[in-house]
Amino acid sequence: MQQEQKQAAALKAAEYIRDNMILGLGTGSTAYYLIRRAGELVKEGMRLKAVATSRSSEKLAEEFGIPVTDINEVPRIDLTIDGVDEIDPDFEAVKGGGGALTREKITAYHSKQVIWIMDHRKQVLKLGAFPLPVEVLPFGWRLLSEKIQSLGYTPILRIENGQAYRTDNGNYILDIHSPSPAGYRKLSGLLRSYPGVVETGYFPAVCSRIIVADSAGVRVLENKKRIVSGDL
Ligand SMILES: O=C(CO)[C@H](O)[C@H](O)COP(=O)(O)O
Repeated sequence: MQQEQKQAAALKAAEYIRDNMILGLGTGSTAYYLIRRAGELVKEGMRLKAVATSRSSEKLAEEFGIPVTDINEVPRIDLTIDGVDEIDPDFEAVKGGGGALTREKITAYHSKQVIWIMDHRKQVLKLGAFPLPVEVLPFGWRLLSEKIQSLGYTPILRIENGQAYRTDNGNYILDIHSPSPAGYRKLSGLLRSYPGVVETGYFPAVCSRIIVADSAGVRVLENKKRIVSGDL
């Protein structure tokens, strides 16, 4: 059911893809369906170029026949479609469950339009249940973690296959439990001021719209403040 909803949201988002677009490809299980659909569009004759937010999405895109370009080689990104881990009614989100938060944030920042796709379980009234992922340099990560702990949070080094998880940038992830009473926006700002913090998974409302699927179907919610009219 959850997978069907993820797929439904992704297929709806694919309707916003146009010929000649430079597409930002998100990361994760919901983005998977989008990448697969974009591959079908290429096979049907649509001319697309993609930049990927992770090596895994790049590999998928290549498998599905989408031409992938280095982000430093593109003049612009027209539309990025990506998943989220949690999103509140103001379109503020937590991302990075898949570890791609820094590339996802850079790609979203430079995109003319951003669509976030999800099943309805990702919608929350207040961010905080999903731990905040923070990408940190391996150098000095332990002292940094202790510093964060001294503020009353519980940073956990992400482990994969018994070893510290490495992002595509070669860094570690600290997943920060115990949400800030002041909220993730403030916590993220503080963390980003610490040496060694590369980026946090708190995303301000950079999306143009979100597409949410539940058992009743698919809803498109527009973020009026972000939308640039006439772009799509
Ligand atoms: O931020 C992400 C990866 O870094 C993903 O977009 C997020 O984790 C959602 O993943 P999924 O679609 O598998 O639930």
